[in-house]
Amino acid sequence: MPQWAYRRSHPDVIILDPPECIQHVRNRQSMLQKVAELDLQDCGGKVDIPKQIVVTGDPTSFAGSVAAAGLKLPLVAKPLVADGTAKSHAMSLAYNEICLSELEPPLVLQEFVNHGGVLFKVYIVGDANSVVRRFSLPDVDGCQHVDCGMMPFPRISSAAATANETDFEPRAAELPPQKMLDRLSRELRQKLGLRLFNLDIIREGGIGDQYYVIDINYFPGYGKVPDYESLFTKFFVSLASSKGKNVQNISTCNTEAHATRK
Ligand SMILES: Nc1ncnc2c1ncn2[C@@H]1O[C@H](COP(=O)(O)OP(=O)(O)OP(=O)(O)O)[C@@H](O)[C@H]1O
Ligand SMILES: [Mg+2]
Repeated sequence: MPQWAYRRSHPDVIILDPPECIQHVRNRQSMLQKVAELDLQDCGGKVDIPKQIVVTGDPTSFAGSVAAAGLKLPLVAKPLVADGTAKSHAMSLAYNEICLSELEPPLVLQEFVNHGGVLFKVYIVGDANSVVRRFSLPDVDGCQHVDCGMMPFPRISSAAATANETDFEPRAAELPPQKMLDRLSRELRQKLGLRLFNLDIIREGGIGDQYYVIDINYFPGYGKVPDYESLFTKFFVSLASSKGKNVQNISTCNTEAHATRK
């Protein structure tokens, strides 16, 4: 059933995020386009995306495409489609041009940005956001690894989800400015037309004010966010209010139902 028809026949149902907007972040090229269009000023940090190209077709032509686009090695090779399957998370680091012909397209080839081995995951729930740190890939020295060719790497951010906070290098672990995260979250929420998503952000060199968004995921695992219960409670209450329902009545009803059950 088309969305307009569903909306018309179910006027009381709140559609949290439209399917076509979700579709937009399942492609690693289109997901970052709106970030590249942003111009955040006076918020304590600059936000961009790493330089990247999409490659399809004959892998022997990839080295030429990389040179033509002026991309610097090493490159992170990411499957173009990010649909939650294991295959869509199979990533590699390419240290030289020759190994690019081993890759299986369609892919995004993205410049690797040294970032002090710390990744920030910003979870967005409606108007609110919450940030957590994760271990990430360590910095690389281009010349040192040039003979390595292609290096597949595991899903490091989830593998390191349980890492001890004290293991982070203190300077690289310093959280991005909250003002920047608020502005970024607000603008992307509007531009993407989504309310429930997260951003993976890295800080160039681990210090300073240049940040890169490297990934956007729809409806991520919110269980890893320390205060997710309160974030979601506020979100649901705001949805109910904006739908014109009387939140006071809902909570009174629930209390009464609860009391009756007792
Ligand atoms: N351009 C980059 N520069 C430096 N490191 C990167 C870059 N892109 C990705 N990484 C590293 O690779 C990891 C996986 O990349 P990305 O988040 O794009 O893929 P993913 O499969 O969607 O991962 P996840 O599901 O864990 O979020 C990142 O968490 C980060 O450690
Ligand atoms: Mg990611």
